[in-house]
Amino acid sequence: MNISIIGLGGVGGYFGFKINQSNEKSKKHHISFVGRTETYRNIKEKGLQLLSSEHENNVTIPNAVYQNIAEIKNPDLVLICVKEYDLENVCKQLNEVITDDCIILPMMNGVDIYDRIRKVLPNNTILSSCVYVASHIKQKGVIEHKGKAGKLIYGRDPKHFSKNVDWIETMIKDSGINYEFKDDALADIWTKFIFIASFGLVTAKYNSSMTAVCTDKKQKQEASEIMEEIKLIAKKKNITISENIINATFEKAATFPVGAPTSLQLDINSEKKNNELELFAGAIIKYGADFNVKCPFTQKIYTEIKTASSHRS
Ligand SMILES: NC(=O)C1=CN([C@@H]2O[C@H](COP(=O)(O)OP(=O)(O)OC[C@H]3O[C@@H](n4cnc5c(N)ncnc54)[C@H](OP(=O)(O)O)[C@@H]3O)[C@@H](O)[C@H]2O)C=CC1
Ligand SMILES: CC(C)(CO)C(=O)C(=O)O
Repeated sequence: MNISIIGLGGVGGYFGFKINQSNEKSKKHHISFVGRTETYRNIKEKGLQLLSSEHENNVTIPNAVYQNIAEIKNPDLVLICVKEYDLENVCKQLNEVITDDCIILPMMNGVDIYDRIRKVLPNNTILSSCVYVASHIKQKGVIEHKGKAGKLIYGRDPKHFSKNVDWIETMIKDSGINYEFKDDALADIWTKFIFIASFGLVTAKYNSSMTAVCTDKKQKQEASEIMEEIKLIAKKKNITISENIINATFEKAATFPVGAPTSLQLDINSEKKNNELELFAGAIIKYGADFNVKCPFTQKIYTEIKTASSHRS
């Protein structure tokens, strides 16, 4: 099969590394990486590097490295591993090179990813997912992973429920990725959203860490208030979320390495041009308005982060 991985950052670099390194041995598939500018140049020259205690050999070389999505040929599967602000651009470019048979597996945070891809790619099978992994770009083409093994939870597309995706599960399993495949992954995606939206926003506001949100009384309170608001929205959308979700989320966060950051915090506090504030706070506020759920705590932190960012720039 032809598999393309678009975006070799924290997530694409971690999961893409595993898929490609196992395929280097089995040679079952043709795998291409699509990276921009410096990422493209570095991977083309030296391969993709993953600094992780999980791999002794920390370099992997794909069958092809492309600089542009337009260069991908007849893909059977595309992994989209970009930040949300690049999603529509990627999908529009993909629309030019894929057929309706191509399967899309987005590996991103957020609860509106399926709908956003669906708008641009009306006929493709989209396997919604969520991922847990502490991995970030150290240098372009070099990814650093810390803590426990990353995890992927993905599910069938309700619009193409019977599509044969067995070969994708075999590929993921063969890669040694910790994964779960479900008929419906929606509740898992919302569970992850409750975690990352609350922890992302609070760590971004205080430039703190997941550990600080678990231990500092004020930060813990703010994260809990955001989680309560998302819980109410999930209920209105008939998503089955565990009643114990807030405690369970703090327990999950405590399993990350001491001092671990969130991707939103890193992006906001390094003053990157773009960040995923809209994916988290923007989406909660929008769903709140749509479903008549008041979200004053999310609104407050959204304004605080925006104001602080505008003062910095
Ligand atoms: N990192 C983490 O620990 C986790 C992140 N997530 C989520 O996963 C998603 C991906 O995050 P993450 O991997 O951290 O993001 P990164 O910013 O680390 O990586 C995204 C990569 O995509 C590249 N990219 C964007 N557009 C294109 C394009 N058109 N062609 C080729 N490459 C492109 C970017 O290139 P360039 O470098 O040139 O900008 C960048 O290297 C996000 O939604 C995030 O919230 C989920 C769990 C954990
Ligand atoms: C908190 C974490 C690392 C969990 O996977 C994450 O999703 C992010 O930083 O975006």
